[in-house]
Amino acid sequence: MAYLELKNVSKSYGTGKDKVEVLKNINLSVEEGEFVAIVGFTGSGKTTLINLINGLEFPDEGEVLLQGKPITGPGPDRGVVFQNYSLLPWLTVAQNIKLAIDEVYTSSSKKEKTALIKKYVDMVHLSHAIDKKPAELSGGMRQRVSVARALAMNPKMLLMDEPLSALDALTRGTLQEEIVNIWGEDKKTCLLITNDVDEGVVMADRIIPLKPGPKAELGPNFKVDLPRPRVIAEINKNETYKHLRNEILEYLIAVGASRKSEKTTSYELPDLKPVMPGRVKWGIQRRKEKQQFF
Ligand SMILES: Nc1ncnc2c1ncn2[C@@H]1O[C@H](COP(=O)(O)OP(=O)(O)OP(=O)(O)O)[C@@H](O)[C@H]1O
Repeated sequence: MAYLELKNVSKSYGTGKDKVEVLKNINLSVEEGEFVAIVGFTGSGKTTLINLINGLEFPDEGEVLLQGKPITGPGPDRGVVFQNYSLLPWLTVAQNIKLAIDEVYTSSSKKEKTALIKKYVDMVHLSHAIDKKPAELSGGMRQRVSVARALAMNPKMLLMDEPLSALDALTRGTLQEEIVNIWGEDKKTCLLITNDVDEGVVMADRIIPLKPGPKAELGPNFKVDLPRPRVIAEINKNETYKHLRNEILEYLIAVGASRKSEKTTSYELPDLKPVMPGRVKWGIQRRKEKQQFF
């Protein structure tokens, strides 16, 4: 049985003429311990997909199953790392992480909780900043706290919604490596949402493109057959890597272009009524009226 399964999932927002059909017929299966990356276009529904798995949203059609059971809401079995860190600004690094620990380790002593905080702060190399508040940290450091907080709940699955997109290339590379190391050591199941093909190739076992919306669907699976650890500086010269990233990029460009051409060629026609023979006269008459008027 797959660890996570989405079966024919469709999701829309709004009703009537304001209805936006975001996802259509999504089928996804993630095995336990697997690292899957969903690569998609801006606004295609990536966050919606993560929210369906996190239990913040529910499908209109289809099912989202975790270990065979429908997801009924958020739970400590799924840790989420958001794009915008979402830390509480008035709390220190340790206190932000403690919130997650309090949630899960309800019967642990104060001493045990302090040890857990230290463990996760060390894991993301932030021991020197443990008593600092978010405003005193750089973007990369804040994102590290966010990763530590998600890990502190000891979730079986880590859901990451473009966690590194706001960071500079260097910090991004370091954090990519750290997340992959943690995934390797802790044997979590990981789902990464990204708009960066290279990030997906460096981190994941499998990449699945999300086609542009509305009614976005998942594309084919691209298996990443590259040995780990994957060091960016070395991998750049690897022929398999170059071939794979180009294949995915070409696929994304092709689906992007075909969606664009669909948009430009499909005109929404006004609600025209057929012209009956008698009404032609009305047209002529009206032109005359106009001439007289101007
Ligand atoms: N709660 C909501 N109510 C109405 N529409 C929504 C809601 N959430 C998302 N949408 C719409 O659904 C579509 C997909 O949004 P979503 O945030 O899932 O995409 P995304 O791929 O994560 O976007 P981005 O790349 O910009 O982060 C967008 O058109 C968005 O405006």
